[in-house]
Amino acid sequence: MRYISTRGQTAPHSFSDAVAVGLAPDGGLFLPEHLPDLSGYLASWERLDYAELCVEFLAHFATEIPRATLSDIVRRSYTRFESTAIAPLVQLDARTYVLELFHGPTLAFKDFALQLLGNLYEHQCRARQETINVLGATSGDTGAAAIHGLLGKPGTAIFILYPDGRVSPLQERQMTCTGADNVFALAIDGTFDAAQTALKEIFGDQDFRTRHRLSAVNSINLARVLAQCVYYLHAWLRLPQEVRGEAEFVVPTGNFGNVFAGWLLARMGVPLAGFKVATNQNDILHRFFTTGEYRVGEVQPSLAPSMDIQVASNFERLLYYQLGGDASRLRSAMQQFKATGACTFEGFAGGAFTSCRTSDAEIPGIMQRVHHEFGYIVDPHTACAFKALNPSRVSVVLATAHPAKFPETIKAAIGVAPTHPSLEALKARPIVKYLVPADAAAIRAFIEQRAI
Ligand SMILES: Cc1ncc(COP(=O)(O)O)c(C=O)c1O
Ligand SMILES: N[C@@H](CCOP(=O)(O)O)C(=O)O
Repeated sequence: MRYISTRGQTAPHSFSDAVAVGLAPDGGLFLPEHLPDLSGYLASWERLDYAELCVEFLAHFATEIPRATLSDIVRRSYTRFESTAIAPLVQLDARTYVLELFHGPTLAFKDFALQLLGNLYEHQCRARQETINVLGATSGDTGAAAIHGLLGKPGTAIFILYPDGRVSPLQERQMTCTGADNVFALAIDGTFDAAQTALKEIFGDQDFRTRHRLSAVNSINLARVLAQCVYYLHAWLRLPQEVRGEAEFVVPTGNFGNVFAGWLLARMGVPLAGFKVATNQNDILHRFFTTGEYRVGEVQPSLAPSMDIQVASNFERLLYYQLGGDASRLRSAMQQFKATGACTFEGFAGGAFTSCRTSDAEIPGIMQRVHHEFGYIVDPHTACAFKALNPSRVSVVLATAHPAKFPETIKAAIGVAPTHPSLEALKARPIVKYLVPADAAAIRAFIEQRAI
């Protein structure tokens, strides 16, 4: 399998090369040259455990990695999850399921892909006898998960940009209290969008990225999206047969990587019936799915800070498919968006997607309702997905973070502050962070000095 860029100006890459660079050299995002049809495999995958299923799925994409090696990489990636089910599907009532994606080492859904990506990087460093410098931007969870995916891996250094003061205190501690000397948490004076823009500018400097063997760890890296497809597949296979055809996956959304993974899987012949894009008050995607206009606004800090995002990276991948794979139309649309901050796509909205928006004023009430109705505690991001479940169909709500990551918000809503031992342990450790302006040149200079 080869990988092409959404912008059409990069030669096709192998899986390993696409993973190694992350962002395509032409500024686009990698996608498989063609999507496999998985419909014929589903019956034989019914009884596989999570890691087995992941190997079967990824074998369609990581075609140049020997099967035994892939299997070893995948198995090791899911050994640090607290639940033996890895991604338990919890039934709350006849029409409501929760797919719990927060049992990994950093208690957020990002662990599913970033434990795997850490092991893929390690495999590549060893196979190519090279070091790698990993760069990512985070609104809280990706950074922690990426750092913990790479912790202790020789030949790697990791640089994570995060908006200072706009992630939860415990998320910050997960990134800054590791004590590892190959981890650099850069607190920037700006929003997540500013960090992501600076990151893309740095990746646009071909000389710099090649010289430092820089790899992108955000969901702009296709390996992230492919690894996230697996939990949709796993959940769909665990739903009762009679509801599989109607279940809507309800997904708290920011950078559009999570819900895009589900949608991509559906294009591979897995009959997922629909997706609800659940935003917080930073609602560019909700506005798009209801009006067809994709227009950037001011980021408003919210109670669900990891979704405080306006420009959603993976929207470009969706657009590529919606434009029939026409890279030149995609380039024009992206140029227009960059120049004007808006683009309209008549007739695109809808399809498999519905959407909802949840304001900060609504989040505590939703947490109270879910706690009262089901005795279930949700974090503020997952709360956005519980806003208005469709009563006429089965919903599978993706729970993207452990409630213990946001104890203050939850305590204020339901009077209980959830805890987790791994987070409690962090409170005694010193914070090591570097204050850097939200400026590509300053970040580049920082990396220049510390890259391995
Ligand atoms: C807890 C949590 N929920 C939801 C999201 C949104 O996921 P995505 O960016 O893949 O849309 C994020 C981060 O983006 C997150 O950290
Ligand atoms: N919410 C994310 C933002 C980055 O998203 P990614 O999936 O593209 O890495 C975070 O927690 O950092």
